[in-house]
Order: sequence, then structure tokens, then C-alpha cells
Amino acid sequence: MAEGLYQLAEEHEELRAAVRALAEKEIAPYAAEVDEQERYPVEANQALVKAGFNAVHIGEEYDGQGADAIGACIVIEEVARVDASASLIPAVNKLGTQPIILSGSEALKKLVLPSIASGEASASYALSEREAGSDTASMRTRARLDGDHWVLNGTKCWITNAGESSWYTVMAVTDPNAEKKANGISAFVVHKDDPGFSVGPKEKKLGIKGSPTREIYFENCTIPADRIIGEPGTGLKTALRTLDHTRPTIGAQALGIAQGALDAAVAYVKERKQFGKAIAEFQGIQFMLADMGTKIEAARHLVYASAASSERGDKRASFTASAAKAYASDVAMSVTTDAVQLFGGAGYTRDFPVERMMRDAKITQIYEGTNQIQKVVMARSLLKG
Ligand SMILES: CCCCCCCC(=O)SCCNC(=O)CCNC(=O)[C@H](O)C(C)(C)COP(=O)(O)OP(=O)(O)OC[C@H]1O[C@@H](n2cnc3c(N)ncnc32)[C@H](O)[C@@H]1OP(=O)(O)O
Repeated sequence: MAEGLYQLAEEHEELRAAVRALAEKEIAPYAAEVDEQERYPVEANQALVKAGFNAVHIGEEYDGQGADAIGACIVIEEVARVDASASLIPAVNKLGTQPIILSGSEALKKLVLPSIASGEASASYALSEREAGSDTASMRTRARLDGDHWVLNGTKCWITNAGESSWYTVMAVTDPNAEKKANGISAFVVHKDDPGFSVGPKEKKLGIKGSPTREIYFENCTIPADRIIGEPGTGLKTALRTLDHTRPTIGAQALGIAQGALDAAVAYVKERKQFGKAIAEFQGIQFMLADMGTKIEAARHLVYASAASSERGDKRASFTASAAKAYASDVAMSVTTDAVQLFGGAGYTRDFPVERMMRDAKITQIYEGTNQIQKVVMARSLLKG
């Protein structure tokens, strides 16, 4: 049998070791404070930028690291293992730039990508609206061409890292009379300093408190005509294709949160003594650990397989991206809940990280499409054959 076929490349393992060392030294010490104070993880951002881990997916031709999709997942996973909020820095940079990478002109790529790679800027993705969440095609934000400018009007919501990002990829209706709503939507790049652009107050959330989530507003927001991504009418397809590449990264984030919770639980049960011995010696505890570890391992394989599939652009990419995101996020919720249980009363307090991890895990079942929507995508893909 051929050796080493079913394992990560050495460069992936080296990347993991480097990100883990950085995350433990420069990100973990601030994770509890970032959550408690609901502040942006500036220390994590600085450390990630300095090490070149803030947007590893950007190609070398745009001054990036040119990491593959598995490499990008490993970075997100390892940062999420210590701080889910900080892991949104590389994750949202990928989400915000992927529409440009997939469908943008060379000029747009040159305008945006090097600034993200260097860490001078970051990017957010603006698809959802209050009345158009799962049903994206029902969005109301409008863009109309006025001479050599596009003029945008409307409100986008749930925008991750809004206010911190300089660039926003924004989907808006350009043809309200299109026979199929999806074909009347276009994608654009907006800069925070463009006239008519503003951000709202931070949402008060259950978890990922270090990552600001805000509405963003377009009031006659005027951008140059060449800031459209691809052809008019292709914006929703680009936005949905983007999710095929980024749902695996949410799977990676969920995986990292789950691994962090398992690692904390394993350390705790070896220390915690009851009935005269470490609780790790009780079979009831051991069975829980075994189940948690199994779920994490299964999620890890699915996440990496989906990342590779999205990069190859094979037929199963939509299915595997949705499956990885839905499965890994369910694992994160179940493993973090069990981790809190293993800590007992202590796990319910902020003296230990597992309660934060349990709160952070929840969003992974919701954003980039609820897990119910993932099942719609998966079933459609299966039925299409
Ligand atoms: C980094 C982490 C930060 C996270 C920040 C939070 C960010 C977010 O949460 S982003 C927003 C999340 N929102 C979602 O995931 C939306 C969920 N909804 C969906 O996925 C879709 O709207 C869904 C599946 C319900 C389909 O909607 P529906 O209106 O039926 O569209 P549908 O007709 O299937 O597709 C429209 C067109 O796009 C095409 N299309 C659909 N999926 C894809 C795809 N994956 N790739 C390419 N084209 C696609 C379709 O073929 C169709 O084109 P055509 O008519 O020519 O065949």
C-alpha cells in the first residue's frame, strides 16, 4: 500500500505548528478579556498580520502567501482553538475577498487584494438584510448606474467585522424587473470612505463578542463604475459560489472551538479529584471524552475534504461545503456543551474558557447559512445528481 497518501502535507503540519505556537503565546492570553470587554482583538490582529496569517489565501501575485484552501482552514482552526472572535479575522478576510478572487477584474484584484495581504486593510461581506436572510434573492438594496458611477441605497445587516474593515463586497439589486430575482442582482466593492457609506452600532450578542457585528448603510453611496464585480446580473451567483469556498472555513472555525474545549476538558478531568481519585478515571467520563474526540476527528476530515473539493471546483463542492459547515458546527455545539458538563459548576463560570467556547460555538450553526439551509443545499445537490 502506498504510504502517506491519506495525510496532510508536511507544509500543512508545519503551518499548523506555527499558528498554534503563535495563537497560544499571543492570542490566548487576551481571549477572556476580549470576550468580557466585547472589544476587537487588536493583539491578535497585530500578531496575525506580523506573522502573515491574516489572509493566507491571497495569491502570491497579489503579495499574499498563496496558501491552499486546507492551509487557510488550518489557520482559522488553530486561532479558533484559543479565540473564536480572533479567528474571524482570517475567516472574514477570505469571505470578503472571495467574490473578487472568483469574478473580479484584474484591476479590482490589484486594488483590493494586496492591501488585505499586507494587513493594511481588511474586508467584509454584505449579503444579508433584515428581510432577506435565508431568502437572499429577496434583498432590497438597490444600485443604479449614473454616468460613470454606481449609486447604492439600502441597509445590509449582520455584517461581521463591520467598522473594522476598509473594504466591503456588497450584493445589490440592479434590475428589479428581472424575470428571476436572482438574475437582477450584482456584486460591488465599496470602501469605507466612499461618500454615503456608514456603519451602525454594534449588535449585543451571545458570543463572538470580540468581533463587531453591525448594520451598514448606503445613502446615495457613490462608487466608480468599475467597482462592479463581474457582469451585471451575476452578483448572486458569485455570492453563492463564494459560500462554497467559505463554508469550509466556518467548519474549520467550529472544529477549532471544539478542539479547544476538548483540550481544556482533558486537562481538567485529570486534575479534578472526587471520591478519592481524578475524575478521568471514571468510565462515564472516559466515554464522554471518547465520543467528543470521535466527533472532532470526523469533522476534521470532512472540513479538509470540503476545502480541497471547493478549490478543485468539483461537482460535489456545494454539497461538501454545506455538509462540513453543518456537521462541524453541530459537533462544536455538542462538544462544548459536554465540556461545560465535564467541568461541572466551574464550567458554568468565566473562571474557565469552556463557557465562552459554548457561547461562541452557537453562531457557527447560524451564519453563512443556517444548518437548515445547508440541508436544503445538500438535498438539492443530491437530487440534481
Ligand atoms: C467568516 C465568517 C463570517 C460570517 C459572517 C456572516 C456571513 C453570512 O452569514 S453570509 C450570509 C449567509 N446567507 C446564506 O448563506 C444564504 C442562505 N441562502 C442560500 O444559500 C440560497 O439563497 C438558497 C440555497 C436558499 C437558494 O436560494 P434560491 O433563491 O432558491 O436560489 P437558486 O435559484 O437556487 O439560485 C439562484 C441562482 O444561483 C445559482 N447558484 C446557486 N447556488 C450556486 C452555487 N453554489 N454556485 C454557483 N451558482 C449557484 C443557481 O443555479 C441559480 O442560477 P440559475 O437560475 O441560472 O440556475
